[in-house]
Order: sequence, then C-alpha cells, then structure tokens
Amino acid sequence: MTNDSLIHTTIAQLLTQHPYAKDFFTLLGLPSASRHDAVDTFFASISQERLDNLGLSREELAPRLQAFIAQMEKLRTDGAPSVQNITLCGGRDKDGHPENIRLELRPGDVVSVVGPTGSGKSRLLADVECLAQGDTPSARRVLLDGQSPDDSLWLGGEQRLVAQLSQNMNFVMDVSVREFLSLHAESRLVDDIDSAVEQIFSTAVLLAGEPFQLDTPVTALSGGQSRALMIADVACLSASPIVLIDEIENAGVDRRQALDLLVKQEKIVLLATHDPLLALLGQRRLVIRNGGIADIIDTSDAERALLHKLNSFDRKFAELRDRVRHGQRLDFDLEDFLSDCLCNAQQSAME
Ligand SMILES: Nc1ncnc2c1ncn2[C@@H]1O[C@H](COP(=O)(O)OP(=O)(O)OP(=O)(O)O)[C@@H](O)[C@H]1O
Repeated sequence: MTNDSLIHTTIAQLLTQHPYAKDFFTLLGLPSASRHDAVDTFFASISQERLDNLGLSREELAPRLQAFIAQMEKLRTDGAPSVQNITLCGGRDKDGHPENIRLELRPGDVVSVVGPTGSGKSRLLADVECLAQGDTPSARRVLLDGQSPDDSLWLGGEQRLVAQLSQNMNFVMDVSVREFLSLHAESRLVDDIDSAVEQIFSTAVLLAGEPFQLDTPVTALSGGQSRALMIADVACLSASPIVLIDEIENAGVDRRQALDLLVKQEKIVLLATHDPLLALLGQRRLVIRNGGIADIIDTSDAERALLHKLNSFDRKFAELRDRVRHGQRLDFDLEDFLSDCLCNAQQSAME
C-alpha cells in the first residue's frame, strides 16, 4: 500500500488487513468511534498537545505508519531466523587449562550436558545463550554457520536465536493460560490465534500429565504444568532454532515426549541433566569437569538398547509416583514388581 492510498483508507479497513496496526493507533489515542474515519481524517483530528507529548509532527504520522506496517510485515514473513549449524569453540576450564574442542551442532541434534554439581553445565548453556565471543569466564566462542554472529542478532525479542527453559520458572503476570498464550501468539503475529492457543494448550496438558484448564491463572500452575506449558510454547510457537534446557527431571513433565516434540521442530537442543534416561536421549553427551568439556561421548547402540529397557522401568516407577501423588500406600510385592519391570523391558526390546 502506498503512502497515499494508505491515508485514504478507513482505519477499520486497515485494521482488517493489518490487525497489529491497532497498537499504532491506540498510542495516538484512537477512540473506537474514529474507526470509520479515513486515516488522514484521524491524523488531522489529533491534538497538537498529544503530538507534542509523543514528540511527533503531523507530517511524520503517515510515513511512520507505513514504516511500522512494513516492519511488522517483514517480521511476519521472515519467520524464524535460520541457522544451518552452530560451532562451539573451546575456551578454558576453571584452572585456565585449554579446552581443546570444536563441536558442530545441526538442527535436530540433541546434546546432553552432564557433570557434577558446580562443574559448569549452566555456564556452558549460558555461553550458547549469549553467543559468547571469548568474553565469558570460560572464554568459549560460539559461531553461527561458521562465523562470529553479527550485531543484529542481539536484537532480542521474538526473533531470538536461543530459547531457554530453566528449572526455576515463575510467572509474574496475573493472566489466565488462554490470555498468556494469546498474547504470545499475537506478538508472534500468528494469523489464527485461537487455533495456536488450542494447539499449545493441548500439547502442554499432554506433557504435564496433570490436567489444567485454559482459564487457570498462570500463577496457579504447578512447577510441572508451568514447565510443560513453556516447552509446548517453545515447540509450537517460538521461532528460536536453538533451545537450551536446564534440568527437566524434577518437573513432572513427560520428558521423552517433550524432547521428541522439540526434535521434530528441527531445533538444536542442549540439555543439562543428571538423569541417565535423559542423558541417553541425546545423540551425544558433553562431560563437564572443573568448568571445561573433558569428554564427548557418542551414545552407543548398546546404550540406546539399554535406554529402551530402562524406559519401561521408568514407566513402572511413574506408576509408583502417581500412587504417592494420589495419597495411596505403596504396599506391593517387590519381587512381583521387579519381574513385571523385566517382563515389560523384554517386551519393549522385542518391539
Ligand atoms: N570455564 C570456567 N571458567 C571459570 N568459571 C567457570 C567456568 N565454568 C563454570 N564456571 C563457574 O563455576 C560456577 C559453577 O558453574 P555452574 O553453575 O555452571 O555449574 P553447574 O554444573 O550448572 O552446577 P549445578 O549442577 O549445581 O547446577 C559458576 O560460578 C560458573 O560461572
């Protein structure tokens, strides 16, 4: 739309084509009665005092509106920032010893980050998050498509390359799950907000295992539900191609499904964990010792086969957790329980 045709159209028509322009008009103090006015009529009716408060001249309004629409359309059509690979270039450990690694990760890669408490797992995730360039305590560098990222990538907001899901997630907004998801979908300029909200919500409920409702206030969600909601949100809505997860074991989330979901979206996933089942879900694991990557272990076929069997043990343990959660006693025969576990494991190994 040219500047000229834009200012002669009615605000109502413009909002049908570009719903996000509502924010622009609201800032200028649009009363709902003015929606049937042409854009230029509305611009002419804005008081000089309001323009002075906003630091704008009347002549600037039309070009500003056009630039705003162009920028929003660009965001809408550009979609996710794309990355073919990231390269992690070693820095040094806590004693200053060099970390001799150069690790390339591609979309769909899941890498676990393992190591004792305090060894530096979170530091590694933080280095990826800030796209470190030798400027963090570990002196690591992160390259995007083989190059140092350029400054435009530190824009933040929704075009961010990296999404982080951390263990401590507290909502501070007093809104319902529906409002929270709608706001996010709106800010991502999603066309069909209701379907996006439904999709994220049903995925989150599946992951959480414990049902909640669309009108539940986000502040009333349990730790596991909040985490499930954020994982579903990142998987279904976030444009970020890199996802960092700091521990999902204690959150009552179906961890396997959560990871599968992220992998299907062709994200690069780095997952710090102490849990053997999660660690084995990655194609490889980075072993952190004293602040440095001490080893890189590729998950072997034997480990994958073991994981399959251990998962059936885990499902049996999940039944126990459920019983405890529902206030039941754990009075069962241990021998029977173990032979049940083994039988399931053998069955799943044959599938
Ligand atoms: N290479 C390094 N050089 C200097 N300091 C480091 C390095 N790696 C980690 N650290 C520092 O060591 C401390 C512990 O690291 P971090 O919190 O990453 O450990 P962690 O493995 O995530 O621990 P936890 O399992 O308890 O979450 C932090 O202060 C971190 O900044």
